[in-house]
Amino acid sequence: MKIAILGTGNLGVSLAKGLIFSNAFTSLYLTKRNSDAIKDFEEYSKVKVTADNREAVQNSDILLLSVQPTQLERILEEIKDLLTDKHVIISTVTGFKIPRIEAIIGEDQFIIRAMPNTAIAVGKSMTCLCCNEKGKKRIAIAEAIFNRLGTSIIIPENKMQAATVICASGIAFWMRLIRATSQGAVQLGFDAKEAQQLAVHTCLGAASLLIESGKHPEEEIDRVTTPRGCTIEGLNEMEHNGLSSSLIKGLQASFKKINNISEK
Ligand SMILES: NC(=O)C1=CN([C@@H]2O[C@H](COP(=O)(O)OP(=O)(O)OC[C@H]3O[C@@H](n4cnc5c(N)ncnc54)[C@H](O)[C@@H]3O)[C@@H](O)[C@H]2O)C=CC1
Ligand SMILES: O=C(O)[C@@H]1CCC=N1
Repeated sequence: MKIAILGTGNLGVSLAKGLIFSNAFTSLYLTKRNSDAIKDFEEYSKVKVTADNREAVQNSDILLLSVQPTQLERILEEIKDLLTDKHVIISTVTGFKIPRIEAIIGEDQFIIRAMPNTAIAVGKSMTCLCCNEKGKKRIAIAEAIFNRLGTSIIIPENKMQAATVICASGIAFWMRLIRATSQGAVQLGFDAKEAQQLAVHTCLGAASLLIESGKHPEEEIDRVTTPRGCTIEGLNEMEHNGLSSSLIKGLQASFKKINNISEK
């Protein structure tokens, strides 16, 4: 696969790392206006760094667009005359809906929207995908790319905003929960390094149990909570202080914000 990432910022760099470490391309173009900032990627074979989006498009088949929402229209205008039937356009841009993309480059293009997260750098992204009518013929390519870099599901476009909150912003939310656990562990006597090790591996274990078994979290909680024991004591104290409620309210606030942003 000849892949280009147009707009190699925070997410684009994560995407590039994931693609490089999974050896998932025959050539990889990375573009950025200040391309010197990502020049180090040229140490990897088959990777070309440039500020020239048109050069990247002409030499690639899969175009991953990863710019800010306000920058997408300009970049689409810049490349639209170069688009041919070989190109698959995959946009990670938040809130920029398919009809708006079609209005710029035309309906007769393979257009896919992807909502990955920064864990794509380590091959563990949860990525949600949707596409336009024509894109249905190429969605399997997007699935192949993102399944190699984690897990993907196809969803209707009207759920992309919610997917952004849960999966993309979700990385930040889970980081805070892990940090809070580490802070608690330090207070209980572990040094900072040990505390983080305990927190991340317990988090990984909890997620892995559910992934492997497909069980509901409460079933696994039942296995841990000894009657009158310390686990239920801690859980109930957390709930009295609004753990679940605060998380759900945070997700709702984030969803409200994303809808406000994309209406503008
Ligand atoms: N950061 C994240 O975790 C996630 C971000 N997204 C979405 O992906 C998009 C990118 O996000 P970030 O990487 O965080 O933003 P960013 O601002 O870090 O990266 C955008 C990059 O595009 C470059 N750029 C802008 N105009 C350009 C042009 N005309 N030609 C070439 N490069 C150009 C900028 O220099 C910058 O490096 C956004 O729309 C964001 O909402 C989606 C999922 C997760
Ligand atoms: O915080 C944001 O608005 C963007 C969208 C998802 C991740 N970063």
